[in-house]
Amino acid sequence: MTTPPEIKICGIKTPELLNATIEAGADIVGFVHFVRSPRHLGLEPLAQLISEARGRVQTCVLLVNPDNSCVAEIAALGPDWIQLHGPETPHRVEAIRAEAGVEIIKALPIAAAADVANIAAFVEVADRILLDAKPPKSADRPGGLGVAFDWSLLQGLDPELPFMLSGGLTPDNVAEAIKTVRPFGVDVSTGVESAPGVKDIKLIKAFIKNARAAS
Ligand SMILES: O=C(O)c1ccccc1N[C@@H]1O[C@H](COP(=O)(O)O)[C@@H](O)[C@H]1O
Repeated sequence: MTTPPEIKICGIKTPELLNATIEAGADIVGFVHFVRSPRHLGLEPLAQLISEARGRVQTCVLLVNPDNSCVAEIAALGPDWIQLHGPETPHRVEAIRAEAGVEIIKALPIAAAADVANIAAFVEVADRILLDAKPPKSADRPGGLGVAFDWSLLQGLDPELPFMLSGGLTPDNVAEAIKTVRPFGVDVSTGVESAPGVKDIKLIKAFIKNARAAS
């Protein structure tokens, strides 16, 4: 038996679903602030959900290449984490961490061995690394697409690196992913939805149960 992976459920949009996801045992709940996403939330609902979650579960706001004013607006809401899911450079990640005073999850797209080599540049500037599938060129957003990548690319990864795995995880494949890749955490969005942006609490419960059983 190994330490169970941290479980992040991303793209929560309503207080009802937030409460049910906390009850189901999620460690981190994610809220998306990116207008091209079907999970996008504006500042007002974000503030309400973060405040309702405070002290009950860790919260994370997902941003894509945010400017300084966006970082300041989000930091003022007091999330535990900001997830950067765009083409932010190591220098920019470091600046956002200093500006926001919030812990940073940096998402990195993986499609080839060179992408795995690129991880090292972010280890010192982010508090957590999240590995996701590289989106196809035609995609209108850099994640939340339900696409998995070839996990065998991670075989050469530093075993001490506490990374999170995402990209195409579902209740059906999360146990296999955990046994194969041994991530510090797992993150899911599309795989616990009945339609884009519509979470299904039964799928969330199944995902958490299967992830816990795999450790
Ligand atoms: O969820 C979104 O809409 C989204 C938008 C822009 C960037 C990232 C997004 N989601 C993140 O993408 C990964 C993989 O998600 P999936 O499970 O494959 O749908 C995950 O980290 C989400 O937080």
